[in-house]
Amino acid sequence: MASYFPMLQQFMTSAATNSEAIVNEAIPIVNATMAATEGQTVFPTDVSSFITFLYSYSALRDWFKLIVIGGLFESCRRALMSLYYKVGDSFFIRASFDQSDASYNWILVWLSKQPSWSKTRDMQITTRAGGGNSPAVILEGEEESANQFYKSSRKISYLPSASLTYSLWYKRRWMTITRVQQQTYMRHRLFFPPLYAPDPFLHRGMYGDKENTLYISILTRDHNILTELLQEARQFYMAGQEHNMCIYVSDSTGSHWNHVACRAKRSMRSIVLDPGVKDILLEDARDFLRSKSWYAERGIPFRRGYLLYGAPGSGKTSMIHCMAGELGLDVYIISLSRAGLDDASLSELVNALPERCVAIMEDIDAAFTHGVSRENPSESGEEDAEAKKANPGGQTVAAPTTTTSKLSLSGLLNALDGVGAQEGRILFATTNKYSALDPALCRPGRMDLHIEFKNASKYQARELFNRFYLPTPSAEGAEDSDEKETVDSGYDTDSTRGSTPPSPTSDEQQEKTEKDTEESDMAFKSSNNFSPFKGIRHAGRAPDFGRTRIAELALQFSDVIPERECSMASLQGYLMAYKTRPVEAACEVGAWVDKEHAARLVKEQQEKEKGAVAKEKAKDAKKREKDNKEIKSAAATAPAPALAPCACQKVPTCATCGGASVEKLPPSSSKLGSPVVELSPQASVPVDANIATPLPCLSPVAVAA
Ligand SMILES: Nc1ncnc2c1ncn2[C@@H]1O[C@H](COP(=O)(O)OP(=O)(O)OP(=O)(O)O)[C@@H](O)[C@H]1O
Repeated sequence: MASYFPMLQQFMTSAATNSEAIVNEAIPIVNATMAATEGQTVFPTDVSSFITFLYSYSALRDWFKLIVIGGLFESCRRALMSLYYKVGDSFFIRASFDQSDASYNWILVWLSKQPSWSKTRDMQITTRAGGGNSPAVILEGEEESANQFYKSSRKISYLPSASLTYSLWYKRRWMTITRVQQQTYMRHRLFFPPLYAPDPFLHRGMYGDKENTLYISILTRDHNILTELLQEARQFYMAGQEHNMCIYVSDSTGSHWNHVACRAKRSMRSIVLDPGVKDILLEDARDFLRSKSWYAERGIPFRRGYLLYGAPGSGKTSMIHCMAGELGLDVYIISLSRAGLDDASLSELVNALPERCVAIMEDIDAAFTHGVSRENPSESGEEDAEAKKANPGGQTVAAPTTTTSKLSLSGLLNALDGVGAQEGRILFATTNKYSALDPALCRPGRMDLHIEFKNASKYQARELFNRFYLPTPSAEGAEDSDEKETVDSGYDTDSTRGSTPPSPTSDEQQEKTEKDTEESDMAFKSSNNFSPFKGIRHAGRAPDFGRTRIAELALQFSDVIPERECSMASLQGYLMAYKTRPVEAACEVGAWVDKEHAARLVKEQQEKEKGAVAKEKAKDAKKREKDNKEIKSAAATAPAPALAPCACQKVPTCATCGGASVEKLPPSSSKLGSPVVELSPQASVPVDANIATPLPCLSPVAVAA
């Protein structure tokens, strides 16, 4: 403040010289309050004189009045507005719904059911419903039309326009809905670690995402109205989701869950396991969900973990999805191999799980072989070779190789059962390498139930066939008489859709199928972008067999399948190649099994050879390492190298270095305890003239004299 005074003083001085009137007016006042020197305007030194000095300017006086009066008016306006809002607010109930919360979707679905919504004239159209970050109100009939036609799989849906306020009536109360879209500002985890940034919106990614929030205001003072609205919205939503389950994955920052899709629930019947396995899993999970108070009474954390391990393609993932559907829970997929996932973000992810859900960690062993270790991630790479542990079954743990993940095993264990771990969650972990898992991860409390999934048994093969070629009721009665086949493939083509198909005999049907296949092959090849491909085309039609016929074929099929040799996925793949030809599927499976067997033998042989080569290499490396170690330790403990004496005890000039001396060493200086001679090339020894040819240097070995 003090620094402004000289400037003001200067300004005043110049003002005084420029305007005599002002000076004349000012001087008496200034004279009255301060000491003035002649010919020089003196600036007021105290506040009251300064104000008086300013007030002496008429323009300043007017400005001052304006400021005071304007300020007074603005303050009154603000006070009145705030009073108005306060009074208005007291008649309203307001609620907000963040997009990241499930209730946001409830309100959107509820909104779609309101008659007034269908009359709205300002809306945003989106085709991202059910996926991405933008759930929207799917139009009536869109669901069905998207299922019926192949051409467009994107459903059109409406969203309330951003920043527009919609008004409608709910239970004779006037209410408004506004959707506000905001750009979340970048706050990087590096600068604002979660500890210091409790607000979930603070670390959403480098550049920030668009966040939607719905604001609802209801003209009522009755809170029950809002509760009723929420319950109704949830009911609408649940009713729509009865046959679906939602899938969530972590977002790019790895600390929040994003809704990615809603999938139709898969029927438990479609999974074929050995008798009893499905029941064990399902009953256990149901029992767990019913036992919250039981856990609370005993102080046991209300969590359950299942470890599904075994052969690839044996149905582990499918089983988890079926169970989630059966239990009516949403699925949260935790990808441990996702780049950048570290202990802190995994912990945040697990803490952000809802109370009842199914969390999946697929291929949990992959996380280990890619570097999850108990050690600090930065150090573990160096200790890979030594990092071998034994599991309860006595098997050796695969040592972590490289450290690409920032996740440590202790971080994973803490996330699973740390203080913040969500209550009521069911965790499923899958692995193909059970023995590679750390015992700490598999212990009860983390993985309570371990279930092995094996390759297909004959029973599974038969059941798979039965489920693959579903019998048609119309053929049930007819099959006993003449086994007529009607058309039903489940994959009907465009040309036949909507028309009632004829019922040709088996031969006719076969011919037709082949013809169809040929025609579609030709059409496909004649198209410009034809390229040879591997795979199974969806075309053709299946004969309509009754239950008995299918069962016969299934038996024939399963008889040929060797016990526990083929995976269920490979059997399903085989049947897909014969999806419209069950008879051929049953007849030709023998050839397929032989082929698979031969391929497996070749693969095993190759793997064996690869393994043998790797083993040989490892053995060589080990031997080399051992030799090096021995040489090093011998060099460390051995005395100075001794040389074998020359037979004549006269060492001539070396042929290579040109000079040498022979010293008799005392016996104690020899490692072998024997007298040795040592060559010291630096010392010069007179050359014996009698020796005509110089000898080469002696080799540095200690020898017995
Ligand atoms: N027991 C089974 N019953 C019915 N279908 C099965 C079964 N096992 C596998 N399949 C089919 O095989 C395919 C692959 O199955 P899935 O992904 O569940 O196997 P997985 O054990 O999880 O394999 P991976 O270990 O390689 O992840 C799915 O399409 C599924 O329908």
